Amino acid sequence: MDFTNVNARGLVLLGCGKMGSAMLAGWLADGLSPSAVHVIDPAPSDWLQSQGVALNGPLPPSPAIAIIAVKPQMMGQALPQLQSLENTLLLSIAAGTSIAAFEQHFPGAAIVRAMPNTPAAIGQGISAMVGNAATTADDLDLAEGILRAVGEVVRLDAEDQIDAVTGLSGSGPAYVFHLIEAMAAAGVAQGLDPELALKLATHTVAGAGALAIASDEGPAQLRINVTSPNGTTQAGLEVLMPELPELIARTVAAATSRSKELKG
Ligand SMILES: NC(=O)C1=CN([C@@H]2O[C@H](COP(=O)(O)OP(=O)(O)OC[C@H]3O[C@@H](n4cnc5c(N)ncnc54)[C@H](O)[C@@H]3O)[C@@H](O)[C@H]2O)C=CC1
Ligand SMILES: O=C(O)[C@@H]1CCC=N1
Repeated sequence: MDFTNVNARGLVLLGCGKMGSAMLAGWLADGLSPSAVHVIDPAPSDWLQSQGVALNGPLPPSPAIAIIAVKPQMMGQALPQLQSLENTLLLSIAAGTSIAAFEQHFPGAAIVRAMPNTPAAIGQGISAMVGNAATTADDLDLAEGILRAVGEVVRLDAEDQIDAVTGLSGSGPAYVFHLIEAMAAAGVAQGLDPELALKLATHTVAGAGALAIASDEGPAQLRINVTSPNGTTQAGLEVLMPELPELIARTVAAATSRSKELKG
């Protein structure tokens, strides 16, 4: 991302917890100048305090972009702190809070709603984004550039898709971490030492994910490629495949409906 304009005008980050700091780390590594960053957070972490960014100070009048990364439940308290901004693109990564809710607080403002995920901390996130009617092509490009600095970006046609995105890829890293935990425990149950089992499980998930991205073949074919007729994988999949799709469908559905409930 070319941060020249953002470095000149400034970037505001409202809320710098797990997700805000994951993204800030990515932007700083990608060329965002610490002196351009203004963070508002009542409980700044030690990491944040060591980054050389402005903390809880006065905001510039017209920063290029303000990223909203507080919990949806804190929104009512947090948003008034951005009221002085003019001509600033607002980019929210909060689950639940709708574009209409932001428009009530900031009438006429250009607003982009996005849903990233925590692998953004190592530049391997994926974010989905959608803008309101006031966003220009330049605004959308700026939001996409900011999100692309921490991973892949997809643009959505409509805001109502974001609940399903939240249930799939926003929350999804937690499902995969739990899969790693479960695979490691299963390896231990089969006699492996815990440290070795965790290493095997983690690298298997990471390697399979990387292969799925790099390969021209889809996941079904990649699965078939592992499965020798009447071999070990077939024996394992005969247990897994009747159960997993339904379980994952219920998991994503529960997270999607929670995202809808958080709407405000
Ligand atoms: N953690 C995740 O995997 C993802 C989180 N999100 C969204 O990102 C947002 C933040 O989530 P996390 O970083 O996980 O939460 P978090 O609790 O780690 O961070 C929230 C931060 O907001 C700060 N804060 C609280 N009140 C504030 C106020 N009045 N003004 C400014 N800052 C305030 C807190 O001190 C904290 O540092 C949420 O809306 C969540 O839906 C989106 C995608 C993934
Ligand atoms: O659990 C949550 O509500 C947030 C949104 C997506 C990931 N974490």
